[in-house]
Formats: sequence, structure tokens, C-alpha cells
Amino acid sequence: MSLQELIPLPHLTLLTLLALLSAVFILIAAGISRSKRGNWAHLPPGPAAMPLVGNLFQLPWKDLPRSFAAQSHYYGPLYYMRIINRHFVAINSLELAQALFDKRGATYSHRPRMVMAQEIIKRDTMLFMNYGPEFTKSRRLISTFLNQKIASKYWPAQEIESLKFVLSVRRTPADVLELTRWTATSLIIRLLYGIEVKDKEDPLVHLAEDFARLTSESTKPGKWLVDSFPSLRHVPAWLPGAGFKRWAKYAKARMEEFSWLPYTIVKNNIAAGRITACWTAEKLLEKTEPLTAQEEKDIRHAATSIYSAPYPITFFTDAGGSDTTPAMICTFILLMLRNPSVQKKAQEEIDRVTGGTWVPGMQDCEMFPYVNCVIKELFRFNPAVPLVPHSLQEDDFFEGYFIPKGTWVMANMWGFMHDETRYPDPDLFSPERFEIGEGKQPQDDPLEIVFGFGRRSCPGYLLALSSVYLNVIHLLFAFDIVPAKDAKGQEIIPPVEFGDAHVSHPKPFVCDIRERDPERIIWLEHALQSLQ
Ligand code: HEM
Repeated sequence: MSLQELIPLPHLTLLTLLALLSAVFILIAAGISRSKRGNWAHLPPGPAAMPLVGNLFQLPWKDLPRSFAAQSHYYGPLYYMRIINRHFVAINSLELAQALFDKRGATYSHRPRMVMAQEIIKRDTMLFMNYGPEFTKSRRLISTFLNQKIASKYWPAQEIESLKFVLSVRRTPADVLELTRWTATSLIIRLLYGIEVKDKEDPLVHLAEDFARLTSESTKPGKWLVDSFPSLRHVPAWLPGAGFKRWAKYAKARMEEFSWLPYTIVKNNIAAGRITACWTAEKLLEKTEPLTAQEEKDIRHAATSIYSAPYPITFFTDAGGSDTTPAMICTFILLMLRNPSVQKKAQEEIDRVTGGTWVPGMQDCEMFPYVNCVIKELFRFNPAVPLVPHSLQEDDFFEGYFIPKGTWVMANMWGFMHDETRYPDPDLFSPERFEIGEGKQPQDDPLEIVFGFGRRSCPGYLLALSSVYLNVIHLLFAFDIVPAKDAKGQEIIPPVEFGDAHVSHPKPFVCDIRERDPERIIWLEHALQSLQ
């Protein structure tokens, strides 16, 4: 077996091979002296590492969260691995994740270093930023868009997008999974830039998809040698073997386009006197005096951070175009298909309240306790972000364990949600576990956990929750989600299988989405007209 086969490094050329060999000597020397030295003897437990490559061949590249949870029975709740010269710690206990990420937030609120993405392409949106003054400034600006006080201001736009989504599903039910992404992008573009996206072929939707793909490529572990050997970033782009530099140039330009295009549309609209209500226009017009170049940059940058946030980083696989809210809706469709009794119970609740003659919106949310339990169970069963990576910029000691600076410290969110001491029978999809009533003790609310930790917790959680709620209630109001049939008329029941990307999507599956009653579609159309 060749080195290229052993280590997944597609750009292994003469230049990179030389860099690799010189690094080998340095690493072996450093490794030998380290392993004998103080702190390094106190790393958290983990499998024995091989010289140089560390645990590269023991890392289960598939289904990491489940595998980390299983390994924790053997190694304990903190589990250490080294891949070449990068350190990883998996946290498999919610209490420990809170102790590190919440209580020691000043230390553990950085993001892991990704040289290709952060330093060469200069992907500097909030999700990638280290904790510090720039991050705090950016987060403060973003909170003027995403905060509890103004969350309800977005409800009408969210209702419009959700109704448009459901009516599009009715026209092309086979496209339902793809339409979930279009509706999420469309909502965020409307709120940030006041632009109405007509359909999934809109150039802004394509740009968002491209952005997601390029982000995914640039953060793929093992793909870029420069991530393991950062000094390679100084190699000039014209050198043979420096193809990564040329790719980075292309990716950077395309990502800049993603940031500039919608922003420029808003600016041109303002200049032409066509002001549409949206966050970017509001910010640009907030002051009476002209904005400085830096202030304009901050606004554009914050908008890009939000616009791109639901398409975050793909840490562990090659799956591109991941996104959070659509991941939850696709999971919901899969689970309804597989759990007809839950679907029926939720529909009966909706029908009892509405009589099938009016379309529920955000204001009516509390009238549907069972639907709310379904949503909680959806987030528990398959949290959209199953591994949450933080990092630290100085060495730390925690409960006697040494955690070196730069370690990828990963909270196993999936593991917390499938911890049977917290959620008995965790692989069973059972919204009833959250029901409140006489003699019932609801289990811990997953919505207080799945959006992350402390200073880095998801600022978009309210927007995300209301979008999920609206899509779910509108789908259940309008349709029965049932198994598709094969050529022999047999029902196709898709397995519960998820991809390995940073955002966990179900693997593609087929289903049949049937209109419940033509009159309900008329109610949906009326509701949309009255909102527009
Ligand atoms: C189902 C939907 C969503 C889920 C489950 C989710 C979950 C998460 C998680 C787990 C994190 C990382 C937290 C941490 O590091 O501790 C995060 C970060 C983030 N999310 Fe979300 N998210 C969702 C939707 C959204 C939406 C709709 C937006 C914006 C419109 C958004 C904006 C952000 C931003 C800006 C960050 C980066 C925060 C930082 O690095 O400090 N998210 N999200």
C-alpha cells in the first residue's frame, strides 16, 4: 500500500512530500521528548497512538458521535486522540461540556484552527472567529438582528416563507427535500436584504449553495496538508504542487461574491430610493452622518455571518451544502413517515383546534402542546449539529487532565441526547417523553441543550425554532406523509440513516406526500394572500 493510499492526501506531490518528511523528523523528536515530559503524561485517556500518525487509523471516520459515545464506556467521558500533530478531545458527558464550555468559557470559547479556511481563504465569518474583541463586536452587531425582543417581528415573513414552501411542495412533492433548503435560504435573504427569492434557481440561492460547498471543501480534514503543516501556507502559488493556493484563490473570490452581491443590491436600491424593510438597509440608514468604510464593512460582514451561519462547517466528511433548519425538516419528514401514529396524533390535535378551516401561525403556538413535544423529540432524536467543536488558545488542566492549546474539544451533542440515564430508550422516537400532565414527569428539554454552549451558543435559535415549528405545523395541516411504493406496489420504508457531515441530514429517501383535503390548500392560499 502506498503512502497516498494510507493517508488521504490528494495533493501529495514532491513539494508536499519534502515538507512531510522534514516535519516527520521534527515530530518524532518533539514526540519523544514530549511523551517523557510532565504535562503530556497527563492527557485524557484514549487509544494508544502510533508514532507520527497518532490515532489516524483508529479514528472511526463514519458515524463519529455514535462511536465516541460507545468508546466513552471504555475510556470515560473525556476521550483523547491525536491525528498526526493535531489533538482531539471528545466530551461525552453534558455536565463536563457545561463545566468546560460554560463555566470555563473564557478559555474554551475559541474555534479550532483551520489554516486553509481561516488563514488562506480568509473565511472570517463569526462561526470561524476566535473569541476576543473582534468576536464580541461582531456578536453584538449580530444580536441587533437576532434577539429575543425582536424575534416576533420576523413572524409574518416566516409565515409567508413557510406557506410558500408548503404550496411548492404541493406542486412538486418529489422535490420536498430540496425545497427545504430553498425555503431556509429564501427566508434569510428576505430578512437580511429585503430581496424576494422567486424559486430555487435564483442566483442568490446558487451562490449560497456554492458557498456551502466551498466551505465544506476547505474544512475537510485530511484534504489539505497545510492544515497539519501550517508553514506550507507561505509557499508561492506558482510553485508546482501549490495547487491548493490556486484553488484557495478561486474559493476566496467566489465567497467574496456571496458577501458582496446581496449587499450591493441593497445599496443600489437605497441609492435609487427603493428602500425595502430589511436589516441591512436599517443598519445602513441608522445614522444621519455617512458611515465610515469600517462601519460599512462591519455591517456587510455581520450580514454574511448570519446568511452563511445555517450553512456551517463540514468537519468530518465530504458532504457539501449542509444546513441546519432544512436538516431538521428533512428529519421530521423521515420520522413522520416511519411513525404514523405520532403523525396522526399531531394531526388530530391540529384538527381539533382549527377544524381544518384556518391555518395556524406563530401566535397560536401554545395551542398545540403535542406538536411542541414532537418538535422537542425531533431535536433530541437527531440534533442538527451532533458534534460541537470549541478550542482553547492556552494549555489547560481540567480534573487532573492536561488539555493542550489548540485541541479540538468536541461536545458530543448526539451522545448527550442519546444518554439513556437522561432519556430512557433513546433510539425510540417518542414525543410522549416530554408531555406534561398528572403523573407525568417530562424528561429534560433538549431545546435548552442542542443550540450549543455559553459565549458561542447559537444566536439564531429563536429564528430556527419558529421556522421549524411553522414548517412542521403547515406540513401536518396540509398533508399526509406516507411511504412511497415500489414497482410491485410494496411500501418503501426508508431506514433511519444520517450522513456524517457536521450538520446531520438524513440520507436521501423517497416518500409520498398526499394532500389531505383540497379545501385546506385553499385556506393556505388565503393565508398567504392575507400576509402578502
Ligand atoms: C435547527 C437549527 C439550528 C441549530 C440546531 C443550530 C445549532 C447551532 C450550534 C450547535 C452552534 C454552535 C454552538 C457552540 O459552538 O457552542 C451554532 C452556531 C451558530 N448559529 Fe446556529 N443553529 C441553527 C440555526 C441557525 C440559524 C437559523 C442561524 C441564523 C440565522 C444560526 C446562526 C448561528 C451563528 C451565527 C452561529 C455561530 C456562533 C458563534 O460561533 O459564536 N443558527 N448553531
